[in-house]
Amino acid sequence: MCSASGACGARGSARARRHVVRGRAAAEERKSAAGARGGAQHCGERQQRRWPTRDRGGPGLIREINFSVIGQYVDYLVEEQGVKNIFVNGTTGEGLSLSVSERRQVAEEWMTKGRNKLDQVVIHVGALSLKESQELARHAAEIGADGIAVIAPFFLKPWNKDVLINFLKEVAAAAPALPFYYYHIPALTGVKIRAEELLDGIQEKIPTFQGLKFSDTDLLDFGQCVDQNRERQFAFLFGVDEQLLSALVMGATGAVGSTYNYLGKKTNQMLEAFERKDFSSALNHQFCIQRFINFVLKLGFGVSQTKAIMTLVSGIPMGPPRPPLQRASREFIDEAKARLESLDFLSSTDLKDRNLESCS
Ligand SMILES: CC(=O)N[C@@H]([C@@H](O)[C@H](O)[C@H](O)CO)[C@@H](O)CC(=O)C(=O)O
Repeated sequence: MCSASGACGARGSARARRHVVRGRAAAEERKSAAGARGGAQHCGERQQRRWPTRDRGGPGLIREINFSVIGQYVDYLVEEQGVKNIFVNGTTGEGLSLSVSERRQVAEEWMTKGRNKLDQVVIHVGALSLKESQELARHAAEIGADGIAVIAPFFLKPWNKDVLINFLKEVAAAAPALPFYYYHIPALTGVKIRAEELLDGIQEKIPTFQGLKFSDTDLLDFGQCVDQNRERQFAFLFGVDEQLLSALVMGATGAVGSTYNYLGKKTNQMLEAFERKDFSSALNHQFCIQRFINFVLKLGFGVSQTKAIMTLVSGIPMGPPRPPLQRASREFIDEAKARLESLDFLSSTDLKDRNLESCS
């Protein structure tokens, strides 16, 4: 994730210094089985809010992408959260739950709506099928993306580093002018090849290799990635939001994460404090963010819950996730809302006066 200014980079080249902040790829709307065809319908948790709907036909469980909110969301991220770099079609954006055609459309919409507003748009093009991944990589180049990222294929898995690199190399070659990022997220892919091992000699195999999006809690692996590549101008984008400060100390050059969609401003404050070496203030910001994440993790926190919180904080209807995920429960939303208010992450004048835990 990235601060708007790009001033929060700790090291590396100008390119590496730019922080990529993730934004959700697209909000989806639910095509409700009960919804009136062609008519307006409420399909969100908050009935008082008007949700944009569109009747596209098809079975009741299919949730179609609501492209119409992407432009609004770009403005929200830039103006309200100070987030100007976007990671499209990743985990939070449910990229792997979308068809290739949908992924192309989502990427195009972010590129179009982000023009002259966003600094960088990196598109995740990982897929189980190498051909699909290459198609998405070529498409990303055609539409002028700033980079592509790829996860390890996770069904028929690469069993060692060389096999994984060969796969990544084929995808990267389909977009030879685009910076390439490896998206390391072993808990979800099940591919446990250490990032440190993967990075060893990677530029000889993938000349466009630009950096690593590291979504894992193994700070030994992360630290060694940085330490062993000090001479290279790689970007090290950290993806565990609750541990970002530790990763900054180790040399992270940026961050990509789900919470930056609604805590981007707060995180930028932490990055700025870190940059000016005000470590006590940076730690306070990190602890504050941790209080919220720790709370929601205990309730059960994932992509569905992230979407509900994004809706709550931004006021922009993100809709429910696509099956097999299910919408966040009413109880979760109520508890998360109360916690956001108590931490002053969500303004509520009623609560502010008696707020003992405020992080502001
Ligand atoms: C597994 C997962 O979803 N991890 C998130 C984190 O931001 C995570 O939600 C956060 O650290 C809370 O644990 C990101 O790494 C995912 C991400 O960047 C993406 O949406 O591509």
